[in-house]
Amino acid sequence: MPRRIDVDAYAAGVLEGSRTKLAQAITLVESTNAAHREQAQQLLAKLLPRTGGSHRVGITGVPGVGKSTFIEALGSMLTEAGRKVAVLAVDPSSTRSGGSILGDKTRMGKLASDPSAFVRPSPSAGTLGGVARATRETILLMEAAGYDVVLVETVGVGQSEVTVAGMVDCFLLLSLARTGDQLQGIKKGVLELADVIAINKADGEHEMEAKKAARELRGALRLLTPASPSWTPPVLTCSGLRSLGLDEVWEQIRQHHDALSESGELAAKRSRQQVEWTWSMVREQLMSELVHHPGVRAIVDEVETGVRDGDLTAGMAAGRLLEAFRQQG
Ligand SMILES: Nc1nc2c(ncn2[C@@H]2O[C@H](COP(=O)(O)OP(=O)(O)OP(=O)(O)O)[C@@H](O)[C@H]2O)c(=O)[nH]1
Repeated sequence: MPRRIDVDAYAAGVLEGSRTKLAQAITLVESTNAAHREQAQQLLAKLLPRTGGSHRVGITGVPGVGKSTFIEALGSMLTEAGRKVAVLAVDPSSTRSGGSILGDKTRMGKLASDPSAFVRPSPSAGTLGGVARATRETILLMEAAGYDVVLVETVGVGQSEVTVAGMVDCFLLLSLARTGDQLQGIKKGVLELADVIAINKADGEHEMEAKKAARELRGALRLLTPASPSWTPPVLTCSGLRSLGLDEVWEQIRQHHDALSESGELAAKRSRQQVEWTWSMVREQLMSELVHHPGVRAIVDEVETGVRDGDLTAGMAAGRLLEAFRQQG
């Protein structure tokens, strides 16, 4: 039986900016236990009027592009300018357990010990849907706790970029100096999600190469239709390691925010995300009920074998499973 939680005390602690209560509240929203889920919803309902006030920024890039270094440098620049910065991660393949925040502490040591920042690793391995739900709810907790910049990092593989793009206001793509044919290496789908693009590691001997790559990428981007009528994604160069160009990257993120706010697109984007989130939770919940339904469990092996052996079409098999689900368990 899970421990009973004092939702009012959690809400008060989060609003006061207590780091301990915030960490406990995040653990609560990450829980998949049914009683915890209900308490988490009560907590979020109480905090809802105090949410929505941050710049929600997604950051992606292939492993090795320098995301940790970049986030640490950008985050520190922002806290020095008086902002409160939260860093979250979406990594459904993560083997980091809830307790091993250490993994990220060492990755972003400076930021993790900054009193104006809060670094939280990805919820430990789970379905992308589950990790996404916890992350969306954590964004709300961070906002209620007064963080006015929320950086959501994705691992840059699989579906996680699309998921993160669906929960932020601005999506930043970090890339490496790639020219000509190598540009093909950037997944077109990811390029289409990006609101701001920065060629990272533009320092030392790589600087000119990065500038050239940025020019080529600008050319390539002209072939894509921008996602917003009021914004054309800029291509910048920066260096997380040497803290070069980070102010310009942030300036573009801010300008994107302003442009979308003024045109009304930001409000529309956030409401659309809310509706999409609602349906994704319905899908998750329905799937979870379906796979645990006793009638479904009783026939699932046989049905799968039937499909594998070619005795059942996929359509017939799906019909059998859904029929079993509709029978009262
Ligand atoms: N020259 C240069 N090297 C950098 C820069 N940023 C990061 N690096 C180096 O690139 C390597 C990867 O950096 P990380 O920040 O750990 O990269 P990451 O993308 O977070 O990597 P994962 O955590 O594995 O996804 C490290 O050896 C860094 O020192 C930069 O701006 N310039």
